[in-house]
Amino acid sequence: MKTSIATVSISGDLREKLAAIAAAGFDGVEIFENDFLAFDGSPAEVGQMIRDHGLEITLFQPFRDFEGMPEPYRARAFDRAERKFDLMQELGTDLMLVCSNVSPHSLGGIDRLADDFRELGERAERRNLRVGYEALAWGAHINDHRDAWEVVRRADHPNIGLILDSFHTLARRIDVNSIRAIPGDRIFIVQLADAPLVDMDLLFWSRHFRNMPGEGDLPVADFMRAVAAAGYDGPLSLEIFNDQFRGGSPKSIAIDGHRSLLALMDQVRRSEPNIAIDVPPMPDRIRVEGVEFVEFAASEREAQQLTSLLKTMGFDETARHRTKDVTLHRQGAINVVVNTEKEGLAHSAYVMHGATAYAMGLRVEDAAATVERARALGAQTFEQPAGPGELVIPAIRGVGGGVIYFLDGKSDLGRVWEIEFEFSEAGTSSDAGLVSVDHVAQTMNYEEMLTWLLFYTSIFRTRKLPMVDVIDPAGLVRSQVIESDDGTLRLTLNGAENRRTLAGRFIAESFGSSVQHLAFATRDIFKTAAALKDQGSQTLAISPNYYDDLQARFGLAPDLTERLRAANILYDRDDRGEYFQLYSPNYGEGFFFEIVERRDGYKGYGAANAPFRIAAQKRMLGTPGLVA
Ligand SMILES: O=C(O)c1ccc(O)c(O)c1
Ligand SMILES: [Mg+2]
Repeated sequence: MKTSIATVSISGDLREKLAAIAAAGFDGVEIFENDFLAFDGSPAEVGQMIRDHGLEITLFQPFRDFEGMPEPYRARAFDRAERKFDLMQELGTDLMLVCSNVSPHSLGGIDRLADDFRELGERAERRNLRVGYEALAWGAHINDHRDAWEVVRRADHPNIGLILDSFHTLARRIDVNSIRAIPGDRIFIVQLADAPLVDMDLLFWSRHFRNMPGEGDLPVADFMRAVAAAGYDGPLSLEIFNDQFRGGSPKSIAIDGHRSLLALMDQVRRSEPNIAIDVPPMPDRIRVEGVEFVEFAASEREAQQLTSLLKTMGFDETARHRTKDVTLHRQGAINVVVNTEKEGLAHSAYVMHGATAYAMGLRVEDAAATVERARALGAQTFEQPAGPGELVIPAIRGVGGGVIYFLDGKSDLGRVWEIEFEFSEAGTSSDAGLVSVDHVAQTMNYEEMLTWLLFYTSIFRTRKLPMVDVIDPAGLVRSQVIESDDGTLRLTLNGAENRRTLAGRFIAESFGSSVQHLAFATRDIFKTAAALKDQGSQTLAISPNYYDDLQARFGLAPDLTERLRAANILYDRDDRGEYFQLYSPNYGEGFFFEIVERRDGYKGYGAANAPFRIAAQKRMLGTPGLVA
């Protein structure tokens, strides 16, 4: 598989774009003409610069408003094409993209267009160049790849072929199976882009909202299956017009792009086993069996505060690490680890962020295979020297430089607690009925959300839910759920657009993205609330107005409303069941715990309650003495 990306997809000047594209592992690059025009080097220098990066130029584009023109426009279009052919030869590329004409002067008629392309093909052939025709979704006469193919077929010239672009086909909901009948060698290049499903003008949607395959909602994998079935095996080239990417980090957007192509083709290979698809071998997406632990890095003072907060939630100190300053606090299947080591990654995470949940451990079937897939998709692996008697736990770097460890039952990894920890004799005394980690919420800048969405969904067998807007009194926070089908892994990514929201403040105060809250599941929220109260635990005080509305909205029995109000429990309901939520006060730089009960298969996350929870947390932050 040959990977390519259009320069337009990445921010920076041409030099920065190329460096990022090469570093991410692409084989080639499409030169988007404006990126070349804005650059002050000659075509030969640009071509050399690209080859010096080990890249080839897969395509020069776009050439606009060519076909179907009446005179005198027609003659001028051919003159223009000759000038661009000169440029392509100086750059060192043999393929040009002609996108379908949008000019009001253009005329339709398949044969007229085919005749123009036949003549262009003859001119290209004299110079050993090729021309591909792409149907823009908003083309004046040609806006469907099936019509573009008919023009190419009738042009009947070996130097004229078809260019497919997933966006134009999928945005118009054209049946992708129509691609299967096109001879693969007549497709000169395939451009790929995804996009979120939003109802807007096609041109505006295409120019501002495209994103990497897997980041949006279009069936790009189905499109690629059809392309593979057609026998096409040339470059797969990302062409992503995206306002956010234009201002983003060239390096991380290029890495995301490369990852998206590998993950896409891995998926296509698995669904088309009879087609030879040249993508590096890797294990299939990994099923996560559960969150085994969450680990905090803290100073001794903060560790004490955290330990007492945990105690009020029913977590005793269950065990101590045999050689390190690390304690384990267990309740049900929840393992909270508190690390106060003065060296290693936990310490650097502490120095960087303050007290922080910098690591989590996931239970998987095969930890080594998990790291293998992550590595194949360009994730950074993590290894820390193991002390005597310690296990080397396979791991990768995640959000904010944190770590994701993998534990399996295949090896000693499944016995990590017994091997590395000394359990105290005293049994747990203060159980509050918490049974498992329901979800882990990571807060990040809005611009990072697609990166981590792609990271999680490409490595793990998870899916994304539609993004929801959460209203903070100081601005919007976007919330993106990523979850496994059976709920064994549930993550919420919260993207902050400014520093005044609770999420934005957290990023600013803790110097970057990290876990902002951890939600534990209980089977009886009222029992848990009572146990917490007995332990002297505070809960987040919710506005009484909220409960009046709740009763009206859901028609709740007055005594249930009263019980919810008395315990500061938030409530939600979907078509299956009910959801109850309870929050701890803030800890450290704005971290908090949540306790939830899902009844009868409730699937959501209580998004409707988020504004009221946030307002309450902001009130609490504004009250000196109440912030832990
Ligand atoms: O938006 C455009 O004009 C445009 C140009 C060239 C392409 O390949 C494309 O997909 C869109
Ligand atoms: Mg295109």
